[in-house]
Order: sequence, then C-alpha cells, then structure tokens
Amino acid sequence: MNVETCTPSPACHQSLPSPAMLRQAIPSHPDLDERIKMQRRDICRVLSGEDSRLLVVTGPCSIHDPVAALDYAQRLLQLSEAVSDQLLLVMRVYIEKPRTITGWKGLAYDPQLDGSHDMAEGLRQSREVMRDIVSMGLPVATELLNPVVARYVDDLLAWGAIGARTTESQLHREMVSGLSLPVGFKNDTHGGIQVAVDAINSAAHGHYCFSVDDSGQPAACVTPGNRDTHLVLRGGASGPNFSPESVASASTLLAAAGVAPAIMVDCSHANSFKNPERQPEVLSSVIAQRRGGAEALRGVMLESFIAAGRQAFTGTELTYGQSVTDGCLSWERTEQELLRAAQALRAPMSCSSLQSVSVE
Ligand SMILES: O=C[C@H](O)[C@H](O)COP(=O)(O)O
Ligand SMILES: C=C(OP(=O)(O)O)C(=O)O
Repeated sequence: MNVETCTPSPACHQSLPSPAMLRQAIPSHPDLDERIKMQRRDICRVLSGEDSRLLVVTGPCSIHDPVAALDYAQRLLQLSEAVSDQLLLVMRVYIEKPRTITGWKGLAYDPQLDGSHDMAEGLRQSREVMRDIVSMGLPVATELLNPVVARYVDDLLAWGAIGARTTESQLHREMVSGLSLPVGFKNDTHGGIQVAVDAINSAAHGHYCFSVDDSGQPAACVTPGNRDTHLVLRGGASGPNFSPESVASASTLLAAAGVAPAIMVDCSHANSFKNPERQPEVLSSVIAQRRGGAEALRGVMLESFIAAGRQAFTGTELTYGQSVTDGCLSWERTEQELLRAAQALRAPMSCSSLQSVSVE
C-alpha cells in the first residue's frame, strides 16, 4: 500500500452556490413563510393528538421530473380538500435517496439521470419544485439525508424524515435537534426500534456540532433541541411491524424512554415487502386499529405516483409519472384508498364495525 492510496483527496466536481445564494435565487416570501409555519403547527397538533386527524405523507419514492411532481401535487391538493376533515395530506418530495449499496441518488445529485451529476442544477431544481409545491398550498415532506443539502431547502419543509439507514447517526440527530419542524425517525433496516427511540431522545437535547452557515462557511453551532419528533415504523429484515402487537410493543418502548407515544406507519418498504400493491392492506390495518382505539397511531406514509410500479432507466424514453426508484401505487389507486380511509374514519363506531375491522 502506498501513501497516495492511503490518503486520497476528494476531487472537487463543481463549486456550489451557498444556501443563502440559492434561497435568494429561488425565494420564499413572507406569506409562504407564514403558511409553512402554520403547516408545521398543524402537523404537530396531529402528532400530539390535539387534532384527531390522521397525518398522511404521500408521494413518489423519489422526484426525477419536476413537471410530473407538480402534476401529482395538483391532484393531491384537490384530494386534500375532499378529505381534510379526517386526513392531513402532505406530499413526499424526496430529492435524495439513501442507497443500500449504489444507485441513482436523486434529483439533487443527478437531475439529468445520466451520470453527469450536475449537482448545482440538482439543488436548484430541488428547491424550485419544493417552493412551487408549497406555493400551490401543499405541505412538503422530504428525507433529510445529507446535512449540507438540508441547508438549501429546510425553510420550505413542513415535515422531515430520518431514514432507516441514518437513524442511528449522530450527525442526523444533531441536525434534527437544530430544526424547527416535525421530524419522524424510522426504525432501522433490521427492524430495531430502540435506535429510533434513542434518536428521538438525542434530538430533543441541544447539541454542539459542526455545520455550515447560510454563507456556506464551516461553523461551530449550538442547537436548541427538537421535541417535535416521532417514531416511524417501516418494517425491517425481520418482517412488517404494523400489527397491533408491534404497535403496542413500540408504544411500550416509547413510554419507557419517557417519549410521547406518536407513531407513523410507513405502508411501504418492509411493511409491504416492497410490493406497492400491498400498501393498501397496511393502510386498512392502520385505519382499523385507529378505529379500534390505537391512539398512538397518528400518521401513515405511502409511496404513490401517477403511474403504478417502477421503471428502470437505461437511456430509453421514460414513462411519464412512474417511479425510477421503488415501486409506487398509481394515482387512481391512491385516490381511491385515501377516500376510502377518510370514509372509514368518518363512519360512526358500532360494536359490529369494531368486530369486522381487519388487521395484519
Ligand atoms: O426508498 C427507497 C429505497 O428503498 C432505498 O433508497 C434503498 O434503495 P436500494 O436498496 O434500491 O438501494
Ligand atoms: C428510503 C426510504 O425509506 P427507508 O429509510 O425506510 O428505507 C424512503 O422512504 O424513501
């Protein structure tokens, strides 16, 4: 082994605008800032149980085409009005993907999907699509994967996720402790819930940490701590974890850690064995459990786009509105399932309806 291979230096690919520069180029505005503040507050009220609606974070596994994302947002906005008495809809606008090993890492990294990795353009398109969706009136959710990327978009977000692969990471817990928005920590890919409970506890504390400021300068920061966090059950290598027994055991872990019992179920990923068509089964179980009195269940997540399924991108023309990462439910199915969920939550409770609800 020689010295060069021991100490490789990163090759700088492209210089980037600072977060302040991008915010200036694609600005929010005072009305939008106020709207985002209200969206965050509404989500927090649902998560705390003050508002009895169910939070629904739905949208594509990843954004690759801003036009299709805006098309989906327009449909979701209309649906949102029809179900707003029971469901609080928030759109998944995922611009970064954590990969198990390698693969396309999202719009922020490679907006042309051709390996050219124009990351400045990726950041620009990412911020712009989020800003346009918030301007339409929909709350925006994303996975906070790279803390540097988060600086470019966090003012636009109503909700954030820390994914299964990063929930144990101190950097992500520090990042969340400095954010003024609700954030869900997922259980890890093996199904471990305690790491997410520990993350919730860690993020509630203030931290001293290394970061970059708005001008892009490295900075030593101190964070205030974030208590608006909750658990997301996404299943794991050991199988799904949305059954009443799994929810009860997760609630016990949260209570033992002195953490509020607020749980979201991710209907996708290991809870649906990565088969998008199984997401409705998971959703039905959550609705049934809610109607059966499982108050800790405060939200669900769906992977949904315009066209069903997923596609590989190999230089051929892409199918409009179809995921290039994990498979999604079609728009028609999503609409049908969310209307059905809202209807089920509206129906008056009776002993017979309680007996007929199906669960995992
Ligand atoms: O949600 C998306 C994927 O499940 C996650 O990014 C991992 O993807 P991969 O296993 O295809 O890399
Ligand atoms: C990557 C995701 O989920 P998880 O972290 O649960 O794998 C996702 O929601 O896109």
